[in-house]
Amino acid sequence: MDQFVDRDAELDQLAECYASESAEFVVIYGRRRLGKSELVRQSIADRDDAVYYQAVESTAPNQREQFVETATAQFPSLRNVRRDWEVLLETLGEEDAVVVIDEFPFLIEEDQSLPSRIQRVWDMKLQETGMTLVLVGSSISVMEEKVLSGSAPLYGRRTATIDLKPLAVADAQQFFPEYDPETTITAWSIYGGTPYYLQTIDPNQPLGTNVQQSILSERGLLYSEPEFLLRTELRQPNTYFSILRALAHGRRTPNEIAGMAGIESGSLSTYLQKLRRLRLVERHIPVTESPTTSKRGRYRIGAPLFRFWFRFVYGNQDQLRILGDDAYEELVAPELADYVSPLFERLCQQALPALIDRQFQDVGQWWFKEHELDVLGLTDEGLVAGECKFTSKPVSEGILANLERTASNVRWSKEPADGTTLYVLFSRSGYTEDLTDVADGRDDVRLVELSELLTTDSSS
Ligand SMILES: Nc1ncnc2c1ncn2[C@@H]1O[C@H](COP(=O)(O)OP(=O)(O)OP(=O)(O)O)[C@@H](O)[C@H]1O
Repeated sequence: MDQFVDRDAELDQLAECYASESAEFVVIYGRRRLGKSELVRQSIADRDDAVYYQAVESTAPNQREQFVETATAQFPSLRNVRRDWEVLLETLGEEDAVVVIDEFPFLIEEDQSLPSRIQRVWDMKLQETGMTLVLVGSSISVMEEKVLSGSAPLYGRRTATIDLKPLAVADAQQFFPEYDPETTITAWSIYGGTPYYLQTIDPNQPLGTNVQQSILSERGLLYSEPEFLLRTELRQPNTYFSILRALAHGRRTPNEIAGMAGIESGSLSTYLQKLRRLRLVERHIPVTESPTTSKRGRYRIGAPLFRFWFRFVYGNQDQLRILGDDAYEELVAPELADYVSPLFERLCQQALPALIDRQFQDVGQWWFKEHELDVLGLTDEGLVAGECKFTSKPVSEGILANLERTASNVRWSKEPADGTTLYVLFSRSGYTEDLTDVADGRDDVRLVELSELLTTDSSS
């Protein structure tokens, strides 16, 4: 790997666990391809008291044998002990070792009793040692059911959890440092913050060439990626495919999604719940409402590459084959601005607290009847209303006037009595001179440049 990007907070957290004198039990999980393995490998790179074992799909005896093989290099004492997880871990506990078991779900698949056996040896022996046990897993469903949930044997033993998230756009851009801000935002809207996807980008090639080669071409590394990942997590993925396709084509409410996916609205929520647990779909509500009581939820695909794939690849494979090397230009380029817009809005929402000097309580979208705000920040000093335009024309005064009108419809129960509303505009293609003049004369209007979105510490 050329360069390990970011993850400073997680590396610090792990270093602290390794240094601690008491026993530490760390669970690392998160969607596939986010860099869990790379993170733990980096975290132990300079240590001589650490074992890193990546489980494979094999029989339980083979898995144990491979573990011993890996670990004896550092800890020869393991060679002569019984091939039994309790005994192996107990021996490593006596050495105060750092033990990382990656792809832990593969071990559970072969031996369902493993979590409760680890729990026993942890309670009886390991918790009194200085060891760190790190369990890493990609299958969110298995990690949640077998390791994290209240009914799992290992529940309550954890001393730290790392729920690894995608890289923020400001970090993701290190994979293509030469791209201008507009291309960077477009690239992030397609690949998201997943290192495995980002590293397919050749920074010396135009974005279109990269997308053509890695996603749209039959031989591309990411051509079948979303389908492959869904098939590994879901037994009957077809209905999920239809739902994701509907979401990728802009359906947001349960009725719209069920309508396009051709399924009954009654059964939709079970599917959506599963997709949310897999971190592929997000539910959001008007930011002024309470997440527990609001009934006005809308859904969207959270992982950009999945959104792109379900919009341009899924069901289009024949057309992509016919278009060949022209697929990006013919199929994607004409729709690109429309595709990027909602993700641009999300970047603007995430960047807002760093751009505006106010105490934020929440930021999101807002809608009521026909009124809609791309960005609404709730702050101790009042509302911050924003409009995002990822269009080829500069934003003009009319857009500001619309924004002011729409914002006047917002009702927020906790709005401070002496609060004032700020208006923020985000534009791909700059601002007209008239608008710039107006903004210069008003301290409640802020025009944001694209590059400002890439330097803030927003998280994806
Ligand atoms: N922070 C990072 N900076 C740069 N490259 C990274 C980073 N994290 C991971 N990578 C690269 O991305 C790829 C995927 O990472 P890794 O295999 O660690 O992911 P994972 O979450 O363990 O994936 P899976 O669950 O699918 O096995 C690897 O090639 C790795 O080198």
